[in-house]
Amino acid sequence: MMQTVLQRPMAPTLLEDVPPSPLAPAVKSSLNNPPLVETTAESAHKTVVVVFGQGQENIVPLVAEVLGKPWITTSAVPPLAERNGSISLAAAAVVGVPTSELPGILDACVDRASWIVINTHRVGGGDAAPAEELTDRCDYEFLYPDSSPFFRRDLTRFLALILGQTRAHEDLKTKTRTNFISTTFPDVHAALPNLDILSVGSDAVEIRVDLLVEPSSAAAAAAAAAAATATTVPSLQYVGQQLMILRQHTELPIIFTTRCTREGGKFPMDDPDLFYRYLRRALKWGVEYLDVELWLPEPIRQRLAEVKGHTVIMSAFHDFSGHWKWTSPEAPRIFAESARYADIVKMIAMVTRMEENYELEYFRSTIKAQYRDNPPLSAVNMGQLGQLSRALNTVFSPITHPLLPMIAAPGQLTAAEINEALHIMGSLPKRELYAIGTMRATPQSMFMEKCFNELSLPHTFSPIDRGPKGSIEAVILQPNFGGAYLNPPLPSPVSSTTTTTAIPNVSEAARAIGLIDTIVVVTGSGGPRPFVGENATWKGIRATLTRDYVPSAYCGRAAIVLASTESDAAPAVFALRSLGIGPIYTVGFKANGPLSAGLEPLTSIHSVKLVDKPFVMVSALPPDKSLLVQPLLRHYSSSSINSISSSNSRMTTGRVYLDLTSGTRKGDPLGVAVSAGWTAYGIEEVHAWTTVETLRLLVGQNVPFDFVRMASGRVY
Ligand SMILES: O=C1C[C@@](O)(C(=O)O)C[C@@H](O)[C@@H]1O
Repeated sequence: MMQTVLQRPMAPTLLEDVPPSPLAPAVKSSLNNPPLVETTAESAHKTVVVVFGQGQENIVPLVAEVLGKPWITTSAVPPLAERNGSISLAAAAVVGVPTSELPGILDACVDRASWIVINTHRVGGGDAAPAEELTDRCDYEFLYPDSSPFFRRDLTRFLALILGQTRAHEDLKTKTRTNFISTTFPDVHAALPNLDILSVGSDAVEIRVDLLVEPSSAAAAAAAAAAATATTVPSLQYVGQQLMILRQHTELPIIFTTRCTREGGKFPMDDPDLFYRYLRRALKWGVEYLDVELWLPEPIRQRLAEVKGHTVIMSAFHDFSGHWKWTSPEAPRIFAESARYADIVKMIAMVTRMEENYELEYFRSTIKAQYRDNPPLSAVNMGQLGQLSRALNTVFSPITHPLLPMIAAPGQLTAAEINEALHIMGSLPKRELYAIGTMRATPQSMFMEKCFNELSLPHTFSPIDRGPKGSIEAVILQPNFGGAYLNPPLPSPVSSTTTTTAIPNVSEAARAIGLIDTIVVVTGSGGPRPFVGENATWKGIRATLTRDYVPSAYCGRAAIVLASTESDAAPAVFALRSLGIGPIYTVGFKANGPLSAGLEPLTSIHSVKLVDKPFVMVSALPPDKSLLVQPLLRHYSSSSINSISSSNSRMTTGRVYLDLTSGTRKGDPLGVAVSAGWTAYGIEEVHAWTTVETLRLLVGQNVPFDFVRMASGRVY
């Protein structure tokens, strides 16, 4: 049967968009309500309803492809049926609905919680702005340009976020320090040429919506500024487009901020509903972080918390008066009130005395003791005398950069200045880091040094050859040893009870993969050898695989991995398993390590023929054998795959090829893959993502992928 009613009780994270009532009752403190984290499996079962405008139906198969799901449009095959008076959708997981049909479908829908309705809209090329009433009835809005090479990745990131499949904040929570760059551009286009360098050392990018100036209203804004009277607010349409452009040019999570006039921004305060409109829309745009000011009426803050989906809410309190005190009874009250609807509490005060930094530190310690970082406090002082607190704060410290048109608040520091201050205070001691191995170590160490310079880190980085047995021990036992990456990697101990003498602790991933490619020195852990053996490569592989497909697209689908040895294949196998891949077929090696269970060797042409439509193929073959993957890539070319299922829904044909071969290859597997319709990635992409992860592990700093690609020049 073609139609099925999808009825599943879902977590009520997505609610009808009704304006908040001033009489809405207060919810229990968020301290008692742990945030709902949807599992990949749960979100994978939702029906994604893609609403499209006239002539824009091509977005439907693209969404389906990114999700790895079958699709259908209501105009192509009517998938709607009356069943006991209710609407049901086709079994396809992605259903395209023209804008004109949406109101009727929503009115008759009985199981709204099992749908995610996205109003998609192409921007530019003369298309009109999306109708606001329509977006109000949808859970999300996705804006995309009529042509851009970055659009697919933005769509993937958007879908992964709204389905709860990206864990940017979960990762950031584990970092010892996090920074975000407060951009102050009137138009984000001006930021694009320098965005890579601007965001070195940042874990997130803040878009100050109140500082955006819409070109059409630039003259009005200038007049208003000159008259120092009214302020102009950029239209939702302009803000949406600015966000779209920014998101397409950075992989970093976005913080969406509408700062009010009293707290150092430009959003007028006479109408709190204006804030609600912009903040609510930002949730629909799938921003990772939303800045919600504490002065906003409680029903607004409460409502935003109720409908936040997978966005993290950062409350904001600023006092510019210079009279507010961290020692006042009001300070803990403000924290408690903020914590009710926020995942991170931000408190910021203008100060004029150095002592106020010590008072803030005392306040921070009392809050930490009482709330145990749930929610965490991000607190700094403004003004020159508050700069010490900007170095001492560890949770989402706002930073600036010399390439920005202005600072976002008085006393802001750059990431480099914060690191210098920490070094002088003794909190960031100099470390001697190494690249140990036989790789082209010199350009790699030049790149690392470039990063250290950019961030004013006091560390040194030296390449050394791996000599005779035991030489690694000799290096890592030096008193100033501060960490290393290893290429080729070191075999890791096979069970949790066995250890190497020099590296007593090994991460679960490194143990399962059987390879240590990074040695991390755990600061503050005490003890004689605070080293942990890590594996960064599998993370680089996973990051590459999830650029154009959401994690759940891999769930349960078949993969083929080719390699000459088990250890060449292991990081890819581990990464694929982390994505819930289905059967993994192997070619060219026999597995007997910790990852071998469930791997199925393909030993003959006949057995290859039995494998049904692999979604992903990985070749980790050595260069002289790289050619061997080509027949398989051709055999499973797009055209060989049937795209119409029995229920009339269509399955997309996209599949992923990852080439992990380093060095001069035989043949052109990547070229063959591309011409056979595979989405193909080479080792360079994996290397760049692995470097991002290595820098995080070794020095705790985030250096964005695009900077690594750009600054590492000929390394990759
Ligand atoms: O909340 C903050 C902190 C800030 O005000 C600062 O003091 O650096 C800068 C703002 O852009 C940001 O939203």
